[in-house]
Amino acid sequence: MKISVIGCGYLGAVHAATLASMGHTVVGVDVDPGKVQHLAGGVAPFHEPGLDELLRDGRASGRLRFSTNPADARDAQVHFLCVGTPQGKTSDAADLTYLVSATQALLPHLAAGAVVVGKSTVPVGTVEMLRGELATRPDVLLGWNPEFLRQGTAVKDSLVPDRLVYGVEGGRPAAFHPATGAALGVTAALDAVYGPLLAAGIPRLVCSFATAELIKSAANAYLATKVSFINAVAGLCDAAGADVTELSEAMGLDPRIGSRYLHAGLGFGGGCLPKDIRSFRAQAATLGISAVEDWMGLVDAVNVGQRMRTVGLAAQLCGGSVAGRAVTVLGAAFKPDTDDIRDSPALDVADRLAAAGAHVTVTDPKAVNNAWLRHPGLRFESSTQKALQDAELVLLLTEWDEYRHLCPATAGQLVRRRVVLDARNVLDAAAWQEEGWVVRGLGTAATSGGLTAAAAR
Ligand SMILES: NC(=O)C1=CN([C@@H]2O[C@H](COP(=O)(O)OP(=O)(O)OC[C@H]3O[C@@H](n4cnc5c(N)ncnc54)[C@H](O)[C@@H]3O)[C@@H](O)[C@H]2O)C=CC1
Ligand SMILES: O=C(O)[C@H]1O[C@H](OP(=O)(O)OP(=O)(O)OC[C@H]2O[C@@H](n3ccc(=O)[nH]c3=O)[C@H](O)[C@@H]2O)[C@H](O)[C@@H](O)[C@@H]1O
Repeated sequence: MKISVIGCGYLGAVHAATLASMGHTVVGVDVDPGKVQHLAGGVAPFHEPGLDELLRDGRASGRLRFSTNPADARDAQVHFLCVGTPQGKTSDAADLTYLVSATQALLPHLAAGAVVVGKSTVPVGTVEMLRGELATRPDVLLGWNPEFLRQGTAVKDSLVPDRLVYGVEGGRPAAFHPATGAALGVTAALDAVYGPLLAAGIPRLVCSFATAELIKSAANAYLATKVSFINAVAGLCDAAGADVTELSEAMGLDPRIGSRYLHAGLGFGGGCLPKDIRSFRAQAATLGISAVEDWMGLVDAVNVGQRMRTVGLAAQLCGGSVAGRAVTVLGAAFKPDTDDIRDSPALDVADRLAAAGAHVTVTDPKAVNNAWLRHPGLRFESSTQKALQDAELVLLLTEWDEYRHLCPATAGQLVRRRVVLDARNVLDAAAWQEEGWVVRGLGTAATSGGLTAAAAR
């Protein structure tokens, strides 16, 4: 099939490349000429494992190209809208202006009977609003196909998703022929797009626009809830002298609970969960559902609280204040295996420590270039060894494998004080303590110890 992907960021670039790998002919359109140049050259403009290979394959096969001109999408039968829906500047609600302008730019180039399908994460009611934008083209079909991929595993998540969700006009009853059961309209078009995935047994759920919009928001809200729940319990563990890592392991072995998104620490960040729970909160407020509104407010507050708590613990480990202290931060990306620094908890903490007078050095395997542009008050170092040199306090804030497997003896030779705040609870505390380190986690008070001694140094 001929397909266009409008918006080629973390979501759209991966979507375009994986569709081409399934045999479709794909054009990716983006307003950012630099991004398009990279992608057209077969190089991902951001770090995403496996994407470069797919881009190169797509280029070599001639099935994948990129452009800044929406007119280049005119031959496509299906258009996927993948532009950003960031948090608005003055409220919690999502900013839909990119979606509206992308739709308007595409409108004059739509072929007769084309299918326009949104993948961006949007508040409930957005598809109805976009239908108004397409009012002059009753022949054009509209659908919503929310995306659930995670950065860092985006290629695999796209090729082997847990499920496909199609939001269609009239919902499930309108999606299939009443007599034959054959898929109709948008459902048939998306079945053709995702043929190889459906043949591999990936479940496909067809529902109304409103349900599709809410499925995506609710899924992210639930993941965020799980993380904030365990982080709230981590606070309880600290107060009670219990260990949240052991608690979480035991809870997670119950299949009704499951261990994923139950890892306590610095909390969630990134371009999605934080803005999506705020958008969900704003939607609930508009619809007058105070339970969801209050719930999301609490999930957000617990999450932001973990950052404050980390800053407070850093001060405690420095005897009450970080002012004048050399602090090394391991990690700048919002999570490992990405160079994305959008709402990065690590950089938020680093900024706060710098504002409190610490001399902060930040290192990261992939995100240093992105980070130094936006955080001029911090010092960046790409070598872990150089970053650790003469540190008085080390903070592990993004759990890259490289940091999980740091040798405590080697690191100990580099620093001035052997004190580490493991805000992702991933280090083998006993191994580090054996090398003379004071180790502090979040919610792991029972295994830390040595705090008073650390503060005194
Ligand atoms: N990043 C992720 O892992 C996932 C993101 N999503 C959702 O997908 C959407 C996009 O997210 P990201 O890819 O992370 O954002 P992004 O900011 O990386 O990419 C958005 C792209 O859209 C482009 N753009 C803006 N206006 C345009 C226009 N009029 N025409 C063409 N291109 C235009 C921008 O230049 C940018 O490259 C958001 O709604 C997000 O919530 C959903 C699932 C996963
Ligand atoms: O809508 C989106 O954009 C995407 O948002 C998340 O994906 P992503 O933001 O890439 O990252 P996750 O792996 O979900 O991690 C999010 C944050 O939660 C944190 N986290 C995750 C799990 C955990 O146990 N504890 C924890 O603190 C991570 O460090 C990270 O900062 C969802 O997992 C995807 O399904 C969704 O498609």
